[in-house]
Amino acid sequence: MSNTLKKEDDKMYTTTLCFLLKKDKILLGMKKTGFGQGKYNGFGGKLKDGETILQATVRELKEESGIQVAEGQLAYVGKLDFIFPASPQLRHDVHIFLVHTWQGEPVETKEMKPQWFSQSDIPYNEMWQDDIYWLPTVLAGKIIEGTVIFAENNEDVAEFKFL
Ligand SMILES: Nc1nc2c([nH]c(=O)n2[C@H]2C[C@H](O)[C@@H](COP(=O)(O)OP(=O)(O)OP(=O)(O)O)O2)c(=O)[nH]1
Repeated sequence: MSNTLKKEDDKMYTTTLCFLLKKDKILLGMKKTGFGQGKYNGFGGKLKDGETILQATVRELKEESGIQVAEGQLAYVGKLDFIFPASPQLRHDVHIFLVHTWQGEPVETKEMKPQWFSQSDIPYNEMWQDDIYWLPTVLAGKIIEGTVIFAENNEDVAEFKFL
């Protein structure tokens, strides 16, 4: 029995997330479908079988915003582990990137509606609740690694730790 549970716990999946920056602005998208629907976020999603993290980051950005980047235009800024004690199967990690140069203009897609925000006016109250703990640090130029433990409702942050 405990072996079965262990196997389930091991099924953590991997996702990507990237933020475009232009002068003092940050591009966020209002997520229209799927996990995080109704929240502003950067662009990203799950790795497909056989994909590297960089390949998935490039593909998800293109699918969700129409923006094309080369892997060399992705600046790695950190990794977070999301733990949902009430729903262990939701556990996943996210690899985060900043993008300063790219090809094309953001367009609305079936998944995301893109919008530029001033970095001093990021709508944290319409984002994942953990973002305010780490996004300012990322935007200040630091590389982060951390763990987010969500509360029973899978929404509120019970604990945030930088490793
Ligand atoms: N800023 C932020 N992003 C998060 C949090 N949790 C979380 O999964 N994300 C990101 C990682 C991914 O970019 C995205 C979820 O990806 P997903 O693959 O589950 O989304 P999806 O339902 O659209 O599925 P798909 O596009 O891969 O098919 O949300 C969070 O707490 N804060």
